[in-house]
Amino acid sequence: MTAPRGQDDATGPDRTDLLPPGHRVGDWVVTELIGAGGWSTVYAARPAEERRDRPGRAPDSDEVALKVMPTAGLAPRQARRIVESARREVELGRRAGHPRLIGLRESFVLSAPELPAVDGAIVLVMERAAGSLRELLDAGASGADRGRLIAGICEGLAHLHRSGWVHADLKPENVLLGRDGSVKLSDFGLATELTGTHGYVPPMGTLDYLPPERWRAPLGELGVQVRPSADIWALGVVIHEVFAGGASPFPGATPVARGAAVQEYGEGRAPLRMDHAVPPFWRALAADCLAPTHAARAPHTAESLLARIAARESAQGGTREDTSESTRETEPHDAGTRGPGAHGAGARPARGRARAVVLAAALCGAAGTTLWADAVREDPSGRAGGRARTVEVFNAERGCQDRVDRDPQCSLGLAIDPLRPYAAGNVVPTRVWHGDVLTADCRLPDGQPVIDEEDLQSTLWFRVRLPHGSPYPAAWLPAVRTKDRPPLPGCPRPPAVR
Ligand SMILES: Nc1ncnc2c1ncn2[C@@H]1O[C@H](COP(=O)(O)OP(=O)(O)OP(=O)(O)O)[C@@H](O)[C@H]1O
Repeated sequence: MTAPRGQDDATGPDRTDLLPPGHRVGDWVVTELIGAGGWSTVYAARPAEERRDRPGRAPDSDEVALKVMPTAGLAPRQARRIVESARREVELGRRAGHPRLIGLRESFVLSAPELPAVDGAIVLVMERAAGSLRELLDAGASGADRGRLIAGICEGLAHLHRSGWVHADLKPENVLLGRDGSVKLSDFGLATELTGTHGYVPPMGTLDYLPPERWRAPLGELGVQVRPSADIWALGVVIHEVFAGGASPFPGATPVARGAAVQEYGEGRAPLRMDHAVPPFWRALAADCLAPTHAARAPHTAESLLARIAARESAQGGTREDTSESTRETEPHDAGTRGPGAHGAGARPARGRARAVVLAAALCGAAGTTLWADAVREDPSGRAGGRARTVEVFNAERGCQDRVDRDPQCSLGLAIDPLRPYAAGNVVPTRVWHGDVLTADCRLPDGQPVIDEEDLQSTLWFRVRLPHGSPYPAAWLPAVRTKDRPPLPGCPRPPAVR
């Protein structure tokens, strides 16, 4: 959750020493402080011994992030705001889990009478990320596969929008990065479910990422109206920042000054100026995201942007991002751009540098586990013609559709051989869950018939890529396990496996 509208980004009171390492919080033990936002402090934690040993539990020896949102000592209105923010996070985590969204494991109210400052705080237990896009940008992000990062953000937004939600606070701080470099959108404290074409959010948001219409939006009883196009605007700012050393496309020394520049542009009194460092393809994409009105932005959905990125990757035959193009071309909408690499008034000071350098290194060689780009680049057969697509896993068991905890009971298997019965001896060790997005590179129409729990039968299979390090480079998803039917080339018939 972020600063009240009309103020600079809030940093909040210093709460960094609230929970020392070793402190027990529910079933978790704090290991270190990760960072603090306006209303919350985030700690790394590991499961307490007895949680690890609990019979029948999924193994969760891995670290989690605890987002602690204290309510003690706040005015009733502020406390209500925290509770509302936590409610939005939990609701979204419960209903719209996805590999491109940070996973929420549980939430509880902390009872800590010995620590009055956090007694009664709301705690969200989340999947722990390795760092954030903000840290990566602060470290320079050179060498990171920036196109893949942006595709990951688009995937997360496309899923949110498809599910009827608006994030409403997209910014590099809220784009987290897994250890494998995968993108995970986070911080759903302002996320809102659409009712019709709009959702409603409290009059808050991070000034640098608010579209022109938000500066004039009336505050109604339910809050301020937002639409998915607000996330697309924020995405445009983020794309610019990713390629322009963290600089905003809007000039100004403070968020308020940059907000004034956004309004000038929105009213047609100033052109859009982009840094020369932004390569032409990404410049065009960012310009569409930054169309000045909702109406002009609306055609540029996250889905359509993702398709443009995929088409470009295909056309390039899966070559790595060519950052050298960044200084070559000038586009009509960038007359008056800043010089190459100039960070301009919109640049931010570097912070969190050491952690970010590690992250950048991880990203350079990283293999995101489910991004489409990997398959385009790595199709071993070369037969996909670079036309990899994603398929979202569908589990017909309703009890599994709302779960985000990756319970083994709700996992689904991928076949080794689509021509053999889909049974225990014919599945790879990698499991998948409802909502996972897999990269598919071809389809086999006449494999082994599979019938799902709702008696749907199909002989169609998709060949999907598996993460690096998996014993099998690819496996097979039966079509009854996805609702997607991407236009893919036919697979060569796999050789019989004995
Ligand atoms: N699940 C997570 N794993 C690792 N780091 C996280 C996680 N969630 C948040 N963080 C980091 O913790 C810090 C604080 O996050 P928090 O969401 O409280 O505030 P913020 O997003 O920085 O600010 P705001 O108050 O504007 O939302 C940030 O640096 C963020 O990148």
